[in-house]
Amino acid sequence: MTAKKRPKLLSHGRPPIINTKERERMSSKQSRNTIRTHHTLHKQRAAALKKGDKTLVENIDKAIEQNGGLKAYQAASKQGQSKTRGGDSSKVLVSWLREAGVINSSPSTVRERKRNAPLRLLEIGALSSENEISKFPRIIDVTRIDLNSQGSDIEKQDFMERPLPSSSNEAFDIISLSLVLNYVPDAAHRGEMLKRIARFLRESPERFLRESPERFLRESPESNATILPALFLVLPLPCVQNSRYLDERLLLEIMENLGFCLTHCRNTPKLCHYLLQMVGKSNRVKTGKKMIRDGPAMNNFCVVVE
Ligand SMILES: C[S@@+](CC[C@H](N)C(=O)[O-])C[C@H]1O[C@@H](n2cnc3c(N)ncnc32)[C@H](O)[C@@H]1O
Repeated sequence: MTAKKRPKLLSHGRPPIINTKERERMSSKQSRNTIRTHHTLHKQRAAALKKGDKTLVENIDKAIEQNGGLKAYQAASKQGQSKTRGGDSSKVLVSWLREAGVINSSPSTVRERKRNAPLRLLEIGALSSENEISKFPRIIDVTRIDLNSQGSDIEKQDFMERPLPSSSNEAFDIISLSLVLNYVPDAAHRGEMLKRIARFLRESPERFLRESPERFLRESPESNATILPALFLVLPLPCVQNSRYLDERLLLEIMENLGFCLTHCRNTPKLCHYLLQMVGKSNRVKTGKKMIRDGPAMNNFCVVVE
């Protein structure tokens, strides 16, 4: 008799383990459990909140704390970024920016002070300021935010409460949303997050070519920058490959409705990465929750745009 294939879980959105030492395997199992429990409790909390069940919300809050809270979740997520576990997802973004000629220099080995870089990137859900995308301070000025800051260069902020840019100087050329959308427990809130992203992106960086061509060309001489402004979106693979309510076609349709067009995509065994250029405005088409396929081991990940 053949063993039943285990279902893919959303919390499996992590690069594969390279180091096979028993100790590493144990800690990876623990971190997966912490991530999975945190996600499950947050989904239950969102449902209880919707029902207005205050007592249940309080009990779930206690359970979240007992699981170590956001701090333990971030520590577990950070393990997934370590070199022994496959590295950080921003490496994929850097490789695409290289391909497009936006980045053309080697990564900085020393930590440089913030420079007057031509491009601005907002990293939502930042766990570290030492990931790959942070190594090009002459070209990309990275602003990092997270619900719980783990360093002085990461601002503690909920993206959904970040004030809208008041000028294009405050807007961004790239927004990184890596393993954050799946953190949001409510499908309609995920849609709101994607809608809000567009309001933080500034028009084409060609503006820089007009305003300061020498500097832009000096820092990035080959650049055509035609893939910007863009959203770098990373999700656990099961969100699009194993959900009853979402597949890649629907995700890209939602993004198109919001004014984005896919320029790059790459799947690794556990993650899917997308680079989506903002090419226009939202057409205001709504997307509800609709079952598109079914199976016993499928998850219910969904994005609703209202
Ligand atoms: C799984 S971690 C992902 C970290 C990292 N980006 C990566 O790719 O490994 C998700 C992070 O997103 C943060 N986060 C979730 N919703 C957020 C929001 N609305 N605003 C800012 N940060 C958020 C959480 O606090 C958490 O640290």
